[in-house]
Amino acid sequence: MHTTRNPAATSADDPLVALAPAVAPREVFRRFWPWVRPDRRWLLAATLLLAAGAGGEVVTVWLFKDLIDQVLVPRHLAAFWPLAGWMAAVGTATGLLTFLGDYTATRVAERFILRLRTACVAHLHTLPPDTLRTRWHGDVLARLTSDIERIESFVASGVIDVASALISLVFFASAALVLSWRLALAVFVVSPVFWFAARHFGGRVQRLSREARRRDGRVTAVVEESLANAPVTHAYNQQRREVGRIRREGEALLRAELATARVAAAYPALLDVLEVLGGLVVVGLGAFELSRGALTVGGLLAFAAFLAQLFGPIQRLSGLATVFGAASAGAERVIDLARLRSPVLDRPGAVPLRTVRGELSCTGVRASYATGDGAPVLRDVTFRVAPGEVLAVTGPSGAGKSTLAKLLVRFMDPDAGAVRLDGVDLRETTLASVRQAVTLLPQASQLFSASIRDNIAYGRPDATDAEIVQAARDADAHGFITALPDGYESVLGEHGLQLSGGQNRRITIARAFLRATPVLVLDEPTAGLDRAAALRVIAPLRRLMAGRTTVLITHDPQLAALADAVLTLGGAELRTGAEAC
Ligand SMILES: Nc1ncnc2c1ncn2[C@@H]1O[C@H](COP(=O)(O)OP(=O)(O)OP(=O)(O)O)[C@@H](O)[C@H]1O
Repeated sequence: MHTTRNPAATSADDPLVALAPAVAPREVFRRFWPWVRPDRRWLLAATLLLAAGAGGEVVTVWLFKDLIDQVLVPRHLAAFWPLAGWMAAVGTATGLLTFLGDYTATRVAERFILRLRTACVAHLHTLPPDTLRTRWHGDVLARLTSDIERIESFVASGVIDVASALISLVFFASAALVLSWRLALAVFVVSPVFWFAARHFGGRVQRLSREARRRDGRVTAVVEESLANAPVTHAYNQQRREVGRIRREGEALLRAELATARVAAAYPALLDVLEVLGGLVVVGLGAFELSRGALTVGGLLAFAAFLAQLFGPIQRLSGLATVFGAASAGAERVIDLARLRSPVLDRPGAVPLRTVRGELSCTGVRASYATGDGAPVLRDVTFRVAPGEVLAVTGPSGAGKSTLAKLLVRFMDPDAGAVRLDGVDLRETTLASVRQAVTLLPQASQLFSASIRDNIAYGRPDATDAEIVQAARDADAHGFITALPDGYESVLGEHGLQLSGGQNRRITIARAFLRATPVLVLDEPTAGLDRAAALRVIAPLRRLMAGRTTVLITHDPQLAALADAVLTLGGAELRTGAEAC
């Protein structure tokens, strides 16, 4: 079921896409370094290759100096050829080293993103499905995409950039010192200006980026929700309002991004100005050195070239301060996701359920939601279903029927009382074994963009074709599946392939048949179907329930009539049937 939120709730203060708590850059690095560690050798290789490339550039400039002093100034053409040969060879090697360095750095970066994103998704799948309902899915997606990419620019590419820029700095600065130590010292004296500027700009970018990251999450969230709710939007003629909503969120993001860009882009611009001023100082001082004979023309030009090269790593290093700022804002949001802990976990020493007969019971069960008002949704629910019997659960909307279903598959635990399978408290056994024994058929027919075959085999990917076809026959789905041009290989959603609500439901019933678990929890299996479609699923459901302990949540009197007992939730609980007590 997709929840539709009140559009008015998308105000700037919406807590669903709140600012994540601030995390210090060092902490961000400490947290995410483990995802780089498997590639640390490649990271070192990338750094060394890039540094070697920088070394190649130093040699090229030095050869350029010799070209001026030995060929151009004395007009001595014979000296050109050996120098040209060296320059071509060094230039090619430098190009190759830089290419390999860049490629290796990208490989490290992409593998980091892959690892971290996979780990984050794995973590999200340790959380019960309800946990993420308190967050906008779009915002979670933004954290898994753009925020992770920003972390990457911090802990993987950032490390390579810092290391290779530092090595390049040493190379270019040493070369400048060798050429003219007086000139070099004059330049170095002004370099702390860059560091102060970098610190100042980096801090401001971090603050602004935090807001931009939050806004980015909101835009993704609103777009995701808007597309998911398109049928309502179109049916109620609210397209313009949706476009307006996305536009408003987009404009807020635009303002936040521009505010960040104003600061982040002002820094390189300032560096450019400093570079020009520095260049003028060098030419002025250089002319003086030249007139004293302490420097050749080639030396002066090479010095200027080294200085220009020096600005590259300095710019990269100080630009990193702004990258770090943006990255740590993204990292905060990913750490925030990682902090979510499942309230339903295997206890230490939990023993898996062995062969399950299917005796299901609830004793004095009370349940509530931490995110709600804290009032119990279920109070003192008690029943027992004997193996192979069917308990129908009815009650008004909001009575807690789906909550009971969640307790039976352990998507949540009761606050008091116990849910037992074959007399074993579900909290004492493993989650995997509970789900191995109990099949939940949720209210909405959730299908994947995969072939019908794979959808049926979702709970048992090792099933044979014969088993899949048998499950589809049992679910009365074989007929319509084979009538499709690609039969079982038809991919849902591809070429617009859409099944009817009833057909979808029969595919999910086939999926449940294939799992063949001793216990079934069916949450309103005919909900949302018209009378004719509902009637078509009753026969397959009867076959599915035969011999299996079943909790059948339903409003449908025809389905409820199939039950051995009925439990009514909500208000004064009416209990009938021998087993419900
Ligand atoms: N994830 C949740 N967080 C907080 N409250 C919840 C959550 N899920 C359900 N509730 C609340 O618990 C109560 C029972 O909900 P539940 O979905 O179990 O009812 P239901 O009987 O299945 O209703 P329906 O017949 O309409 O599906 C409702 O008041 C609902 O608002």
